[in-house]
Amino acid sequence: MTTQAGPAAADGAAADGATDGQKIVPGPRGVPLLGNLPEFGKDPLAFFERLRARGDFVSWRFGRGRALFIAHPSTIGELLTEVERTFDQPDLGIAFRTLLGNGVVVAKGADWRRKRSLVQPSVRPKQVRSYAATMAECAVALADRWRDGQRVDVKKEMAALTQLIAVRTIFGVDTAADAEAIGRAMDVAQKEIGAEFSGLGALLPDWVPTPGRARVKRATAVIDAEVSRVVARHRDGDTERPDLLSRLLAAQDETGAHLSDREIRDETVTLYIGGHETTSSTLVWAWHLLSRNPRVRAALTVELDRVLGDREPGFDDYARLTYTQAVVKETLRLYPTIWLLTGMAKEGAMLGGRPIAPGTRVWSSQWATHRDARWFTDPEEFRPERWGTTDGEPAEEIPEYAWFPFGGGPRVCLGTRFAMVEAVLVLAVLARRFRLDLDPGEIRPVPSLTLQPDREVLATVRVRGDRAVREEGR
Ligand code: HEM
Repeated sequence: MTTQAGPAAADGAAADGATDGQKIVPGPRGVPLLGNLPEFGKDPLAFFERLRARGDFVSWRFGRGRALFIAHPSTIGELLTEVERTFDQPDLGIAFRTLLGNGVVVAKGADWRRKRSLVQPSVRPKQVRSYAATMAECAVALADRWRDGQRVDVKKEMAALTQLIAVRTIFGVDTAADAEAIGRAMDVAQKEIGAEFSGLGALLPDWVPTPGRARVKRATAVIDAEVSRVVARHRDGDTERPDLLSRLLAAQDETGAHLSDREIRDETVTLYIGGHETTSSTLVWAWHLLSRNPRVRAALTVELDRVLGDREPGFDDYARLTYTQAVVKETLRLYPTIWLLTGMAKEGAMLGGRPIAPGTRVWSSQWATHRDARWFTDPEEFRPERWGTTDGEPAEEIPEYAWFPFGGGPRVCLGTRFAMVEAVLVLAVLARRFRLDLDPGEIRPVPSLTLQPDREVLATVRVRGDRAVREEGR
C-alpha cells in the first residue's frame, strides 16, 4: 500500500457542493499530521461504516494527504471501470512485489494488458470444468477422513484443503511432498505479507530492511526453486496435462511469443496467492454463518440431498446447486474477503460528474457497501434467498456494484469462476455428509490482506442423518 494520497483533490471538490445528488461531505476531523490514520488503523471496518453513515462521498485524511471515500454503487462502478484509464491501482508494497514479481496483479498499462490476455484463457469456464474434478477429489479425500464427533480447527482444515487444490490445479504436482514444499513456502511468504499489510511495515520506504521482509525474500527463493523444478518437468513432459501451468506454457500473444520462464513463475505464484487465502477464508465464514443459522443450513442440505442424493458432486452440478451458490454469494456479501479497493486519480479522472484532482486516493469498501440497508433488506441477516434461489421467490433488486466481492471493470478478478466453483463444490461435498457445529462465542472479522476471523474457529464434526447410524455400525 502506498501512503501518499497526493494533493488535496477533495479540497477543490468540497467547495462546490453536490453533483448528481452526491454531496461531498467532510469526514471526522482527525489529528494533526496523521489525520484519520489512527482511527482507520484501529478498526478500518468500523471507520468505513462511520464514513458511510456521513454520506456517499466523504473526504478524509490518510496521513497528510486527502482521500475520498465513496459508498454509492454507481460511483464504485465508475471507479472500477476507469481503473487503468483515469485511475491507477495503488502500489501494493515491497513484500508483495518480492513475491509476485511483475505478475498480472502488479503489472500496469500495456504490460498488464498483455499478461491478462495470456492468463485469461487458462481460467475460462471451459478450463475451470477440468479443474473441478480435482477440487471435488480433494474435498472428498478430506470428507473421508472426518469422523462423527471429531474436533476440528476449521481455519486450518479449509486452508489445507484450498492449498492442496491450488497446488494441484495450478502446478499439477501429484506427489504430496511437492505439494507440501510449495505450500509451506507460500504460507511463510503470505503470512509476512499479511503482517506487513496490516502493520506499520506498509508505511516504511522500500529500502528499509525488516525481519519480515527478509523472511519474504527467503520464502520467495524457496518458491522460485520449487516452481522452476516443476516448470522444467512440464517442459520435458510430452503429454498435455490438465493444469493451469500447462495452459500458461502453451499461451501465445498476438506476435506468437510465449511467456518467459520468469513470467510463468510470476503468474503461477500470482494465481496461487490470489486464489488460496481468499477462497479458504470464504469457506470458513460460510461454515460460521451456516452454524449460526440452522434454517439456512437445513435449506442447504435439502438442496444437496435433492440434487446429489448419495453421490459426490461434479462440475455439471454447479449450475444445479443454486442455493449453494447463493450461500457463497451471501457469505461474500457479509464477509467479503477482499474488503477494500482503492484507486489513485490520474489526469482527467471524474467521479459522479465531478473532476477528481490527480493524486487523490479514492477508497471503496465492500464491507461498508455490502451492509448498506439501501441496497439489501435487513443487511445484517444471512439470507441466501435474497439472491432468488427458492422456487418462485423473486430475488431482491440489487443494484450493480452494490455487491462487488470480485471487484469489477477491466481488473475484475480473473479467478471469479474458479473461486465460485471451488467454494460451491467444497461446500457441497462436505455439507452433504456433515454438519459443522462451531463452538459458541463471537467471532470478529479482522481486516488484514483478507478478512480473517480474529481467533481459532473450532467445531465438532457431526455426520448427517442416517449416515450417523451407518457410521456407528462400522
Ligand atoms: C473468494 C475468492 C476470491 C475473491 C474474493 C477475489 C477477489 C478479487 C478482487 C476483489 C480482485 C480485484 C482487485 C483489484 O481490483 O485491485 C481480484 C483480482 C484478481 N484475482 Fe481474485 N478473488 C478470489 C479468488 C481468486 C482465484 C481463485 C484466483 C485464481 C485462480 C484469483 C486470481 C485473481 C487475479 C489474477 C487477479 C488480478 C486481476 C488483474 O489485476 O487483472 N482470484 N480478486
